[in-house]
Order: sequence, then structure tokens, then C-alpha cells
Amino acid sequence: MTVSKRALDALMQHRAKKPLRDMRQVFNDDPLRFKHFSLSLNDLLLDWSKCAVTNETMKLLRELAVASDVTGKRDQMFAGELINTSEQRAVLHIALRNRSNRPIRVDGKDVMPEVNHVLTQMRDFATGVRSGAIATAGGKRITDVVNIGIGGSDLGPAMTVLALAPYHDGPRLHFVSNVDGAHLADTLKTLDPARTLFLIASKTFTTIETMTNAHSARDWIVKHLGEMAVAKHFAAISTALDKVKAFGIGEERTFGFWDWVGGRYSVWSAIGLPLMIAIGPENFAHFLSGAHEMDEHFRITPIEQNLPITLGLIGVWHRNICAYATRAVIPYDQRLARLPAYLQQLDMESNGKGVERDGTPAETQTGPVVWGEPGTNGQHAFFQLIHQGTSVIPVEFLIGAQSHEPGLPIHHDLLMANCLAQSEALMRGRTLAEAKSQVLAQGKSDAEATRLAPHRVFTGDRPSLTIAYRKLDPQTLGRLVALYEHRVFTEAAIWNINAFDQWGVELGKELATGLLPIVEGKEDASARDASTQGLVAHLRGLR
Ligand SMILES: O=P(O)(O)OC[C@H]1O[C@](O)(CO)[C@@H](O)[C@@H]1O
Repeated sequence: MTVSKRALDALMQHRAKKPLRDMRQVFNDDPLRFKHFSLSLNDLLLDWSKCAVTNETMKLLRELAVASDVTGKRDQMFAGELINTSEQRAVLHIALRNRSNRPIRVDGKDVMPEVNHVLTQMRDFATGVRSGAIATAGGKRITDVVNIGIGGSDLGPAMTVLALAPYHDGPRLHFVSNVDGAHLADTLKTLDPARTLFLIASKTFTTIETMTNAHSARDWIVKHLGEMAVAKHFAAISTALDKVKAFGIGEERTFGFWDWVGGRYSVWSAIGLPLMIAIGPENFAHFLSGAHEMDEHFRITPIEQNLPITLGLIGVWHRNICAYATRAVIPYDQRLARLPAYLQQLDMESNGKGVERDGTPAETQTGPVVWGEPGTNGQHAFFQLIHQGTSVIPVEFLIGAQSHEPGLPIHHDLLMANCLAQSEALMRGRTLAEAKSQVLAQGKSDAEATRLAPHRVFTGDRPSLTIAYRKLDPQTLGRLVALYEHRVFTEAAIWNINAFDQWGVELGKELATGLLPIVEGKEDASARDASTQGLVAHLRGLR
């Protein structure tokens, strides 16, 4: 048995002793509970006091972190070691926001000069587009920028552009990701080709969705403005510079990055160009600084005070010890509406793994299902199940103290009150006796109250944690995203899995390639399974 397995077993035995039963009582007994189970980095606070953990739990979780060598693995990442072992790659998104400029080496070579070079190239381009100095083929100002990409080449910029809408003073941004022609068609309908710039974002420049959308966008420009216009209406972001060239995009409009940047960790690279165009280079630099601040915290802070490590340990507690299969991320911040989708890729593509780093089957459960929607909307949809359903779902609330809407103060007060009320309700619950007296207070008979009360019982003791910050500004967003990245890292380190490959997306891609000629009617489906054959026949019959 490995050391970390032993540490997990110790946690299992600890929980079997039911260290905490009634969270209401726990809070009554310990007025300092919030103080003991919260941490902060400047104004960013993590409160996990409403999770069913004790000092002993935290001690055992920290021992698990030590047994799993979380800090040793973290140091390997920061040192540029090839920790993505199935692809023999370093993992250095932290270099992209290394505002200290401390040398970071891969194979002995400092990557910072290249990182800074691309940042300068991005800044010049973004400034030119924003000021009008970089214009379209007809000399017109660019009013609309369309990012064509998918996965990490879409979610990062799309999530952050929405999150930082109050700082958006550049051209309008649009995001096309789905190969469904509806996505591109609906976007193009709103645009003037003479004023539109396309950014083709693809790490590999081979992703079928992106390349199909890119070619269709190219056809649209050629149809309206002619072949010569392509050079002025396209730019590319990729690690595959030869493929970009073959597409017809010039070197001066190509923004590179490197194989040590994973797609889902790439918003800090040139993939963040749409964000920089939207909010300007200075605000983009604040976004990077926020992440760098979290990196430094993660890199040097002891486990006990380390926010990402603590968040990861709580994740492991819920996933492995309490056996909760999912976790919900509920930002009480409408502009973080795409954060759950972003975190789904970050978390589930990183930690949805069935084998350990050496290829042997994982010894424990790995990544949970991550899902969510902004509050308060979620309250009127799925919160019923979170409060009274038969599955326990740990919730992660995010809330800012200040909004960007000073003219609507009551809205933010209501938002905060709702966020706090939800976590309180999950923790406190409502007993049968309380439910019954509530019904009685409404003037119902005792018999009626006895009949209705069970429907109004909330078991309580449902775990949630809250991440609170001053305001969703670029710096804060940078900190938040980096916090979640390092949380995913911490969990992967404990599960001993490689968080930086994604072989699980390959099979579907390969089969789609084989199915295309069948869907097109160029090949027959007889070699496929009966279900696939039946579906092909049905769909083709309806065409
Ligand atoms: O940027 P690319 O190479 O087009 O890839 C897009 C996405 O596809 C994946 O490789 C698989 O879904 C993601 O990891 C990546 O973010």
C-alpha cells in the first residue's frame, strides 16, 4: 500500500467515527469556527467552515498532501520539469503570467524572453485594433472581432470577456466554437464583413470544428470582399506556425505559443488576445498579475495557509472520503455565467482520468462531475435537489462584496443576501419540529401540520464553501482562475494522475472521421454496430 493510500485510509477511518454530526451544534459550540476554517489572500477569502471537517480532519488531509508529495510535484512544475509524462512536456502556464520575470527554464532554456516577445506582439496588435491604426482591407475601423476556436481556445477568452464586461472598451467580441453551422451563421448575420476581423485560435490548427468554421468564415470574406481582403481580416493564434502559413495568414498576424501550454490553461497566452483587444493591454496585465500573485502564494506558502492546496484537500475530502460524485460551482455574479463551463473543461479534462501516471488503474476515485449556473437563477431550477434530494452535492459559492452597478444598489444587496442564505440553509436545514410549527403558525390543524411537515424538512449538514472577493476586476479574476488551476493540480497530485493530457477526447474524434463518409452517403454503414447503422439509416431517411 502506498503512503498516500495509507493516509487516505486514515481519513476513511476518521470519518467512520462520525467526527461531526450536527453542523448547527458545531457552530454553536465553536464561535471561532469561521476563523479556524477560512483563509485569505488579500481580499480573496476561502471559507470552508460549513464543510463537515474538524481540526483532526484538516490534520489528516494535510498529512495526505505530504504523503502525496503535493509540494514536491508543485516544485517540479515550477522548475519546468516534464511532468506531463504521457506527452513528455513541461507544464508552464505559470510562465505566461510570471510578472517577476524570474527565469523559468525548459531544457535549460529560459522561456521568459519568448513569452515577453509574444506579449509585446499582442500588445501592439491589440492597441492597433483598438485605436483603428490596424484597419480592414477597405481602410475601415474594425468594429467586430470574431474568435473562432473550441475548448481551451474558446472557453478561456469567452468566459473572461464576459466576466470583465465593465472593462470592455474595445471592439465588440463574438465567439464561434460549435461545428454546428448555426453558430457561425447566427453570428455572421449580425456582422458587416467590411468591419470584421477573425481570430483563428487553435493550438494544433487541426481541430475539425475550428478549421471548418475558419474556412467558412474565409469564404464569407472572399464572397463579400474578394480574395485580397483575407490578409487584413484574419489573424491566427497557434503553436503550429507552418499550418497557419498554409491557411494563408501572414507571420505578422500570427501569435504563437508553446507545447508546454495546455489548451485549458492557455487563456494567459496569445489565446487571451480577444480579451486583450476587449479590455486593453493594461487591464490584461492586471489579469496576469492576479494569477501571478496566486502562483507565488501557491509556490511558497506552507500547506496550512495555502489556499489552492486547501481547496484541493476539501475537494478530495468530498470526493474520496465522503464519496460525493459531483460538485456545483455557483457564482453569485452574473458575469461569471461561463465560469462553470470553463471549470468543467479545466477540471474534468484534467482530472477525468482512469489511470495513474505510470498507466496502472487509479487506486481511488478521481475527478468529480463539475457543474453549475449563476445564482440566483440556480435557486429557481436545481437547488430543490441540492437542498432536499437524496444525493449530497457540495456547493462552491462565489460572491463579490461590490458590484459594478452603483446605480442599482438594492440588486447587489439582494444578491449577497441570497448567496449567504443558501449556504446557511444548506448547513442549518429545518427539523421536523420546526417544519411542523411553521405550518401550525400558518393556521393549519395539527393533523394537517403533521401531514405537511415532512415535505418541508431540510436535513441540513449539506456542505458548501464560499469564495468571497471585493469586486470582479481583472486582478481578482486572474487570482480566481489560478486558484482553481492549482486546486486541480493539488487533487491530481493526490490521485497521482496526469492532469495535463486528454487522451479521452481522441476516440470520439477518430470515429467521427470514419463516420463522415457514411453520413455523407459515400460509404455504407455495414461495418458499424446495429445501433449506429439504425441511427444512420433513420437520419439519412429524414434528409
Ligand atoms: O486549440 P485546439 O488545438 O484547436 O484544441 C481545442 C481543444 O481540443 C482539445 O484538445 C480536446 O477537446 C482541448 O484540450 C483543447 O482545448
